[in-house]
Amino acid sequence: MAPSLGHGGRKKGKTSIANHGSTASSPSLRSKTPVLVDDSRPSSSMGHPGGNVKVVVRVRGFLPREIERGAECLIEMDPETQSTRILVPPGSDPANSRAQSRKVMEEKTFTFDRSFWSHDPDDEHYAHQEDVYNCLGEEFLDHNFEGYHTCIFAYGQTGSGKSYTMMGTPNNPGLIPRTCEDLFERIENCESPNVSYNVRVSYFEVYNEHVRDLFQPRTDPPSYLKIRESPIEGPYVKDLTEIQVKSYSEILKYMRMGDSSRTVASTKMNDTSSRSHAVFTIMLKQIHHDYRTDETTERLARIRLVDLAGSERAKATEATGQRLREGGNINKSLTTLGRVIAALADPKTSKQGGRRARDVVPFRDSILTWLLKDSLGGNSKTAMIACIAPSDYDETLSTLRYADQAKRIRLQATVNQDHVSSAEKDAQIAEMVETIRTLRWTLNQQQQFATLPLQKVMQDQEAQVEKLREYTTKYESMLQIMEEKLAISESKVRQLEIQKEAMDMHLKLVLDELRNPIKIKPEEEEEPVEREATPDMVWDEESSESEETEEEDDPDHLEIQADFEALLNDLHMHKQRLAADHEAFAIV
Ligand SMILES: Nc1ncnc2c1ncn2[C@@H]1O[C@H](COP(=O)(O)OP(=O)(O)OP(=O)(O)O)[C@@H](O)[C@H]1O
Repeated sequence: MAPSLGHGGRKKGKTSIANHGSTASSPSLRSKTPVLVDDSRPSSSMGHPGGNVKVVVRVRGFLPREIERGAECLIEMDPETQSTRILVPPGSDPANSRAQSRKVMEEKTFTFDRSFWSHDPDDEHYAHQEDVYNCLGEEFLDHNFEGYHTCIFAYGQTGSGKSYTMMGTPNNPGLIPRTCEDLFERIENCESPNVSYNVRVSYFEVYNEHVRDLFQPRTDPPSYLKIRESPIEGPYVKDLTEIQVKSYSEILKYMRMGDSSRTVASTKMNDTSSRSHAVFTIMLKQIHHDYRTDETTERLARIRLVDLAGSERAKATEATGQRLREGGNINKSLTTLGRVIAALADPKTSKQGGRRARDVVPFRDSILTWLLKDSLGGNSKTAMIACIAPSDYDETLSTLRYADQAKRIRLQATVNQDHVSSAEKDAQIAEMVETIRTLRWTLNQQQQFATLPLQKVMQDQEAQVEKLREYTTKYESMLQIMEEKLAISESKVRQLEIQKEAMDMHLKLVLDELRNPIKIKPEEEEEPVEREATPDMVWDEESSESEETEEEDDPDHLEIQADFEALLNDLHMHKQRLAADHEAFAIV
């Protein structure tokens, strides 16, 4: 018999969903120094030694409509074993009538990396937003600073708490804003003078199998983006807006802006139901510059935070018309996601390895799975948050099975790190300047053909728009590289300033030492002997008066002085370069 579980189960829907302060029931996993993760060890996916995807489950509290219908909580979680059990619904619950009509209905227990009990705020094990972040978000941000790509996606039926977990509310921020805050806190607290950071952010949604940029205003007709594939990056969204952000408040502003642009509608199951899959991406670049070799090491991490649309039963949502069509598309992409997860979790697929194995995974069958290809089956550390409602047997069981399967997926994450010399960066810029010059020339040429037949003009216009896009993209890429060069210059100045300070300190100590030499007391006080002044002693006395002349002749001092002057010259030169860069790139 299964052990009795710690909390939950068969509780009538009488709890209010008031929010309490954090009980910190889940201790912070964050290490103070970056941890190197042992990749050979599966990430505690108990019972599935092959997988390393982290899978957690979170159950929410009752919503007013569930309290009204007197729903019972069918979920139990054990804080010791992190297992989640689903119970058979009572005969009286109309919402579970479909489940009851089935022949076999039984209790099931699943074990995950973590089971978050967010059902009853009065319970000592209640998992607040902060606890979810501490258990998952922090660890994943550690991986990002180590140079790994990561992806955290929330999955679950409509109204199960995905958006609440990922985005949260202004008073109870979720995983995305907490990740952003922690990210900038870590950057601001970085004391190393030779590291610079570049943070860029993008946000898109997949709605009815189309990709829409959430940083661009809505248009009528809507403007959708195309998907392309590059041999290095894999599938990506072409012309997606990427914005450089320098602070938490700035990223928060863009996050809110994108969020308000998301396709949301009211359904019977959720007043503000997300009708699209939303992908919030942060690109974190760490640039480490070695002043002595003038070599730059770049670490790039992609932080993907995905709030999927909820799976839904048309009957339960009572959807018709557009909502029904949306629901159909949502379910189609989630079914494909399920097939992708099943194929990846299949030991036969993973054992075959190599190209043939990847070919059988149906990534291309939906836009969502195609875009998440790398996060689901490639170079990424990935976590799934399975969100469940407390009283829907069928949907919850299906979510738990989905999550259970995801535990078996094995990903191969690698550190994304590159060494670039200063000369290579200059060569990149020179190449881009050339491309931009050619593009500008082509654009000028096209403008001169206004007298051609209409069809040709139309074709030319399309080509021109395409070229203009390419031109803008290239220009933006060049500015990005230049900004990185500027950051490296700033890092050089910082490093030189620190060296100068150390030199100053050293010089001061040398001077103090010369002015006040430490007198060593003889062991036994000898009788003072009256001696005649020897030429040496006369020289000694004189030397204290002409200390400065002597110091200047000391070879050590001369060396320090020379080093110091060279450093000052370098510092002056870099400051001048920096000022010139500021002017050239119009940076204020
Ligand atoms: N842990 C929680 N604590 C308090 N309220 C919650 C919690 N989880 C969800 N809720 C509430 O439940 C409702 C539904 O949650 P949410 O909108 O996040 O669901 P969803 O899974 O994103 O739904 P959809 O797929 O339809 O977009 C919201 O009113 C939300 O505030």
